[in-house]
Formats: sequence, structure tokens, C-alpha cells
Amino acid sequence: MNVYNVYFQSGTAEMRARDQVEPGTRRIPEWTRDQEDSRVDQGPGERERRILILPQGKEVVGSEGGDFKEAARMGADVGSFAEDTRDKLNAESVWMCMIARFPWVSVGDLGRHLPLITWGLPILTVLVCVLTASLLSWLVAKSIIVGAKDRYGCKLRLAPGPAPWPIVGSLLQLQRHPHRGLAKMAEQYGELMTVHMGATPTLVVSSPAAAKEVLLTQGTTFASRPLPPTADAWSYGGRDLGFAPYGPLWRKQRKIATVQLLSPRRMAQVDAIRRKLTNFLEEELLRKGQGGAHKQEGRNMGAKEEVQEGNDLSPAAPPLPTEKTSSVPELNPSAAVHGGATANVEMSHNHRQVAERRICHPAGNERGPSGSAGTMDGLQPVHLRENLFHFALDTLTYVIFGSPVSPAMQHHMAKAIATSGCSTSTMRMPTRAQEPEDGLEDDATRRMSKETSLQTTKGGDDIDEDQMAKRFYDVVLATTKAVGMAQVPDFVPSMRLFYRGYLQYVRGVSNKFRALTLELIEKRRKFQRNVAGDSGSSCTKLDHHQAALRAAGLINPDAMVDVVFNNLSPPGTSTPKNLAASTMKEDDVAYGETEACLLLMDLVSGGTDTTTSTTVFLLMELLRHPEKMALLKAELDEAIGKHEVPSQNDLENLPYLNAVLYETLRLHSIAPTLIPHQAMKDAVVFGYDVPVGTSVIVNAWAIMHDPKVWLEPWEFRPERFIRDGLLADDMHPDGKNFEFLPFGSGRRMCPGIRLALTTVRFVVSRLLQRFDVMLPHGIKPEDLDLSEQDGLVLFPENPVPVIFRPRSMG
Ligand code: HEM
Repeated sequence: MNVYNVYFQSGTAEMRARDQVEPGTRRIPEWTRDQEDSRVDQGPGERERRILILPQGKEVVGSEGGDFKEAARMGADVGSFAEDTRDKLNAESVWMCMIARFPWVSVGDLGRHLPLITWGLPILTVLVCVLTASLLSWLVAKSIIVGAKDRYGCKLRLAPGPAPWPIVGSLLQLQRHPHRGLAKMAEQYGELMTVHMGATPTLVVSSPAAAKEVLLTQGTTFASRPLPPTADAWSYGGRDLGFAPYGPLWRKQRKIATVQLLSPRRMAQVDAIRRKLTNFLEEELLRKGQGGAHKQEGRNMGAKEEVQEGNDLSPAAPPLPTEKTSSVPELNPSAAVHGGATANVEMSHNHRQVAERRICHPAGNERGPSGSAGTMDGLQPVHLRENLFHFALDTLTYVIFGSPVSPAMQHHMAKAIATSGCSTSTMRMPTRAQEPEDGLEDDATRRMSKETSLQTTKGGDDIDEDQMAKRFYDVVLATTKAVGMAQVPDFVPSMRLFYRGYLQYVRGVSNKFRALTLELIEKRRKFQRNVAGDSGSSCTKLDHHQAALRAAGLINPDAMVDVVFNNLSPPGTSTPKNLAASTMKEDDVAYGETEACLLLMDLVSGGTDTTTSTTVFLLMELLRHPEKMALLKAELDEAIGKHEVPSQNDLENLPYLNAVLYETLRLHSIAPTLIPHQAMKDAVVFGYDVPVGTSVIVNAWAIMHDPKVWLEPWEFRPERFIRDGLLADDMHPDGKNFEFLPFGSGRRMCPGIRLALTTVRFVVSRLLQRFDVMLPHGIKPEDLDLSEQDGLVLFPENPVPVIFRPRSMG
């Protein structure tokens, strides 16, 4: 490679550079006055544009790009020049002088670069130290692993695995999707492998028998979770449910979640609200499909007017569902608008017709996702993710916080408010929500409260209600990305120092989430104060919004948050330092606002994107396999009909619907490696030693795609779950069949399984009852790409917007 002397010159230094080139290098005759002038004209901000390069025996003068061309013309090896030096040259810094063989820096340059030198050298030094430390720790780890001994000095027998690289371990072999990379490795190393995730040795489990051993047979030993820095930052040191170490706090969180959210009583609540919410979902899909909002939004339209508009411009609407199987009356959207308190009363025949036609009211201002491209029968394709997310979010916020929050809801409530005569355009909310009320004075609570209150009160106390769902959507997606996509310090702890910014960002996401949670709690308290009659004579948007929600039956009198926040620990209750090792009873452990908020955040994030993603994958698989879509529709039509609202019981007993759902969960497991577990004590699994603290990954994806377990595992074949015309009863995802583990198994198994299954079943069946779900014009089933995006919850990377055509139009 050619050797170049590189000089940076600027301002007055330029002249000196010409005069003071080292002996032995030639001066530059072609350096002209003109060049100097134009250089000077560039002004103080444009420094060091010009460089002087002196290859062996040759001279090149010019500025940036020109230098390289010139170098090439003079026979320099531009390829290696470009690769090795060009980027560094462009870095335009004193470092360049250090990289060059004969650095020369003028005194003026030194002065200018002094800050860089002051900061740069220590950073370089720290970097070198960190790399050395990482290398040493890796060597130590390796020697421990290779020659690992137990506490009695006997050599440990660890599961086999690929030889790790320094610092990164086997991370580079994992490709973009670790579950796929690990599955490939397992073909070579077997059902139990030791894989180094950076510096962390991890036991990877890839067979049903081994999964049963760690999740069930030795379930207590492996019930804890590792806490990498990102999860630590999000969960305030593992104080939520998902990341808490196995111990009293986890038991407490789990108990509250199970009793308060997922008990049969709550599930009945969920069932009831879902029936109402699907009406909003259907209406929203139609509204968007038809190109936007209703023209008459916010006006108290006369029935006649609406009927005429509907007749002229709309395709025939599907009739609203009847209530044959439901004990809960359907929401009549227009009743909320017109009648307020009578919203839940069964619709009159006229009203029903009006509402039916309003649903199909055609285009307004809002455009669908792709303008007119891909439209079919005048309907535009609609994005699934956001709408389904709102449905799942509304269900959860109703049960947890007492009322739904989605834009569809806002749309209806805005109309109700407009008819109520209140002119207040903003709602005023007290900012007290951000102050911890439980009196707990621990550091994390104080810090969390301070950070959160800064964020929520920044814009004053006017809260934009319409943005609530959008903020939830953003913060849930940010959570699954921040916590789900492992970062370098999660694997190489010594790099944590360099990721402080990122970890602060993760903490920020958690704080934002908490702020939203507290807003909803405050809203709830305000509602309760109003109900108790101490709201005075206020006429705020919130008051009217709540009145409209109450009239529509959308305020939950028995929300989970009431129970959780009324039972926080009294001040002074202590939390053991080491939660995993503690023998404390769960009822004695400190449970404050921080823990309560984190639990609610877990439930909202765990319960929204997961069901949304599963539903989107399911519908896309049906679109890819129209013959299976037809079979499912036939089953629904026969068992339930096109209009009746199905009960949970109906849906649980439909073999093909459940088979389609299970096959989706198998083929597109959205949490493919579950959430990592951790050994709480030394253990032996199938003859291999597993030292305490080892992380354990169960690669459920590998098991559910293993050709030894599943025939043609890459095919979407719901029929594999059906035996003799019925759903095979040993093929349920309830954690008992270790060949099929979409929700995990054992102590840390997903507590939301029932909620998730009922939600997806219900939404899918209602959508297929009411609509022909179709691909936009020009997209063929075989064009669909169902590959996965990264994140804690996998999502289709290229979801297509979909046409929802009312079935009566077909
Ligand atoms: C299709 C939907 C869903 C899937 C596929 C799913 C899957 C999973 C999986 C695989 C785990 C980890 C199990 C383990 O580590 O062994 C998990 C944990 C969890 N899930 Fe779900 N989940 C879904 C829906 C839900 C819902 C609806 C909620 C709550 C409303 C929820 C809340 C949680 C929580 C809190 C945990 C942590 C449990 C613990 O660590 O003790 N999930 N889920």
C-alpha cells in the first residue's frame, strides 16, 4: 500500500504548511494564490476543506474529492487509499494527523482541536480499557466454562455448543432472527446447547422433552428471569410482573393479575364490553374503507336526511347484529348521539335502519392508506394493525381503567358532547396524579414520580383526549422495540457505559407509559368524584365525555384499577434487597404506586400488540389461502349465522375456527423464544450441568417448526389440529402439550392466554361474519409476504392493507 503524508491546513496554517513541509518531501509548486483566496473566502465555519497529500515521491494538492482523483491520475493505489484512509480523511480531525505516518499540526490547529484532544484521548483510553476488560472477562468466562468446576471442585459437564468468539460470543451466528439462528445451531448441537450470547453463556432448549424438563419438571429451579440492562431500565429493576425475579414480589404481581384481570368475573366483563366494541371496530373499518369520516360528523342529523344519503350513495349495509345469544345489549352508536341516557336501550326499527345506512355512508375527507390505488367496489384498503390494536386497547382500558380510549370512541363521544350544549373545548385535569399517594418513599418511586410528573405537566394541565390512543399505540410499540430488541450491553455488560443514552431512552419510554397510566387513573378518580357529586357545576369536556360514555354503557363501575390502587402497602413496608432469595410472603412485600403502575403497563403492553399481531397473521394467512377462508366462513355461517353475536361458548366449540387460530400461533409464534428464564440454583438437565444464574432460552419456534414433530411444518394446515371432525383435545396451547408452546408453560406461562384466545376468536369471527375480507385490487394471494419484523412481539414485516366489503354487497 502506498504511504501518504497527510496534512491538514486551514487559515493561516495553510501558508505555514507549504513552508514547513518536512525535509525530504517536495514542495508544491502548483499551490496558487487563487486557491488560497478561495480558501480564505470560505469563512470560519468552513475550515480545513483543503488537504495536502504527499505520496512517496509525488505530490497531490486539492480539496477533498479532487485529491483522490488526482492521486489516481498520479498512479496511487486509490482502492486501498479509499478503503483505508478516505473515511478517516473526511473525518477532518486531529485524529487524521495521528493516523498519518508523519503527522504535522500547526499550533493554531492544536488550539482548535484542543477540546477534541481533551475529550478524545480519555475516551480512547476508556475504550481500550473496556475492550481489554471485556476480553479478559471473556477469557475468564471461557476458562470457567471450559474448565468449569462446581463448588466441590468437580469438573462441570456443560451442554455442547459453538465455540464462542471473543466479546461477541456466538451473536454473529444468530442472524437477524435469533430463533431461526438458534434452530439452525440446534440441528448441529442438539436439544440442549450452550450458546454464548456475548459474554453470557445461555442454555438453549429446542425439543419438547427438554422444554418439559426445564419448564415443568424442574419448573421452580428455572422460574426466574435474567434482568439485562434494557429490561432493568424499563421495569425499574424488575419490579413489574414480566421481569420480576421469581419470589414474593413476582407472586404478588401474578396473583393480582390473575385475580383482578383474568378471573372468570373479569372475563365476563371482557365478553360484554367486547360485544359493544366490535360495533365500533366494524364502523371504523367501514368509515376508513369508504375514504374517511362521516360528512355530518358532529351534527345532530335528522333520520330522514341520513336515510336519503345512505340510499343515494352507499352500498347496501349489512344488518346490525341481533341479540339472540347475547345477554348484553349491543351498543347503539346513534343512541349515544341522540338520546344519551337511552343509549343501551334496544334500537327501534327505524333507528336500526338509519344506523345501518350511516355505517355505509360514503367518502369524506380522510383518505385510505393508498388513495384510490387497490380500491375495490369503491372501497379503499384499510390498515389492520392500528384498528385491531385500538380494539384490544379499548377492551383492556375498559376493564383496567374503567373506560375505552380509541379514536373510534372519541368520534362517537365527540358527537355526543356536541349535542350536549357544552362549549368547553379542553378538559382540565388536576396534575395531582403524578404525586405518589401511597406515601412510599423509596428511591425508585420518588425518581419515577419526579421524571413522570415532569413529562406530564410540561404542557400545562390541558390534556388532549383524542391523542390518548395514539400515545398508547406509540408507547406500546416503543416498549416492544426497546425491551425486545436486545442491545449490546445486554450481552456485553462492560459496554453499558457507552449505552447510557440508550438506557435513558428506555427509561423515558417507561416513564411515558407510566404518565399515561396515571392520566387514566386520574380520569377515573375524577369520574368517581363526579359520581359522588362533588364536581361542582363544572362543564368541562371531560365531564361531558364521561356523561356520554356512561350513557353508552362504556364506563366500568368495577374497574381493576380501583382495587389495585386502593390496596397499596402502607408507608414503611419494606422490600427485601434480594427479591429472588427472599422467603417473605407475597402479602408482606411492599407494593406501591411504582409496582402497581408497572403491572398495569405489563398488562396493557402484553395484551395489545400480542393479540393484534396474532389476528393480523391469521387474517393474512386466510388471505393467502382463500379456500381455508371459505371453509371458516362456512363454519361460522352454519353455526352462528351472519348476524348473531356469538357467545364465547359458541366460539370455543368451533373446530375450524380454533384450528385456524392454533395453526397461526404455531406458524407465527409472536414470542418465539418465550421470555428468557434463569436458573435459581445449580441444576442438572439430561446429564448436563447448569450452574446457578445461567440464562435459559426455550426456543418454542424451533419446536413448533421441527419436521420431526410436525409434518410439513412450513405449511399453513389448520387441519392438523382436527381429529374426527373435532378439535383434537390434546393439542391445546395451554402449556400441557410441549410440542405446542405459543404461550409457554409452567410458572411463568402467559397469564393472558384465555383473554388472548377469546379476543382473537371473537374479532376474527365477527369480521368474517360481517365482511368479505379481501386483498386490494392487483395483489394476489401468493404475493403476500409473511416474514417477521424484529421486536419483543413479532409482527408481519410487510402487512398489506385489506378491503373490508360488507358481505351484503358480495
Ligand atoms: C396471542 C397472544 C399472546 C401470546 C402468544 C403470548 C405469549 C406469551 C409468552 C410466550 C410469554 C412468556 C412465557 C414464558 O416465559 O414461559 C408470555 C408472558 C406474559 N404475557 Fe403473554 N401472550 C399473549 C397475550 C397476552 C395477554 C392478552 C396478556 C395480558 C393481558 C399477556 C400478559 C403476559 C404477561 C404479564 C407475561 C409475563 C408473565 C410472567 O413472567 O410471569 N399476554 N406471554
